[in-house]
Amino acid sequence: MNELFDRDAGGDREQSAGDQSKPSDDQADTPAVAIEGVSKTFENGTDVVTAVDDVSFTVDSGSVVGILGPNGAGKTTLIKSILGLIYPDSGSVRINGHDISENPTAVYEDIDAMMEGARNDYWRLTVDENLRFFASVGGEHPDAIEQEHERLLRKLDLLDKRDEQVRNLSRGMKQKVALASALARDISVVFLDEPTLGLDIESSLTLRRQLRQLVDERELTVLLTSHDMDTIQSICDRVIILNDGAIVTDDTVQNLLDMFQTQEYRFSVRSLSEALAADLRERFTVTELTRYEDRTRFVVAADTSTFFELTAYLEGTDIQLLSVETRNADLEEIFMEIVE
Ligand SMILES: Nc1ncnc2c1ncn2[C@@H]1O[C@H](COP(=O)(O)OP(=O)(O)OP(=O)(O)O)[C@@H](O)[C@H]1O
Repeated sequence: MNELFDRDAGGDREQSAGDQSKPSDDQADTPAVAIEGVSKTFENGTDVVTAVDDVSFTVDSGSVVGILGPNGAGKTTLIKSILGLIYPDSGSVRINGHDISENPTAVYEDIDAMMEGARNDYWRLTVDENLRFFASVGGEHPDAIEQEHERLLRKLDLLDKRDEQVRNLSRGMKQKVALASALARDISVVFLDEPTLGLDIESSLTLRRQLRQLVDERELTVLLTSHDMDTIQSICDRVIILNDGAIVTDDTVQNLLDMFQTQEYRFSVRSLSEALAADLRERFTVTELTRYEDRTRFVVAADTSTFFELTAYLEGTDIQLLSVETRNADLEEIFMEIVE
């Protein structure tokens, strides 16, 4: 049940006469987002760049999907196509069953976006005024959803800032106001572009936690891009990885973590000379090695027998073993492995 916005209570969303694409009530399993064969090329002088190449996927209502990819992979072009900001050369985009090219009005009722780098809010307006403004632009009467705004601001710890001009707030707070503005009306799909960019660790953790709570409570469907894999890993249910305009991976975060599980061991030792470090690298798969004064930490990928071989090797030297921990691959490493 959507706690912040009770969609059933509004009842003022009527199907437009020309809307042939709207699902009937019994089609409750219509995906929130359905992308079918979307392609887009750009002409750069004499070059033709295929930014998005026959991309298809669906997103179930209430799930959070991270769209990842290296620079130039086609993320922005794909997202702009989903938001109706550019027309793809071919393929279709449907939001809650509405085709964006056939019925953009119905789509815009359901979707909003928080864009990175763009000024999402009016900095001279207060937090409250921004929420009211964005709700009105989306066709809602701000007085009618005053309580929802209050709840939203409370969830984001912004209630005591509601009468502050946005320009006077910290970066983390501005980011939250941008999020609140995107969620200031009763939408069901939201696109968030780099929602935690530029935040310090604590603000980023807080925003991630609050965002995930809001998503769950409002049953929002979220498409999200971020270069911060911790954000992706902690918020997303699923990731779609693009490379050269095409999907190279589409799976749940958990499956990816399980699938790429390599056993790695993090050793912390004392008295590892340069010569022994070189020898170690020669004999074993050392993936990281960092030194701090007399202490060295290194990570080795190894199966059980190699692990015992390594500990026997260390025992035969002057190296003092301080600790060994097992270490699991995180999403960042998995992402690098996939796109490389
Ligand atoms: N308006 C445009 N005109 C010409 N080429 C474009 C245009 N927009 C994007 N491209 C090209 O399409 C490809 C995909 O670009 P896009 O911006 O979608 O990638 P991205 O994954 O968002 O990259 P980044 O992470 O760097 O933002 C790139 O090769 C880019 O140069």
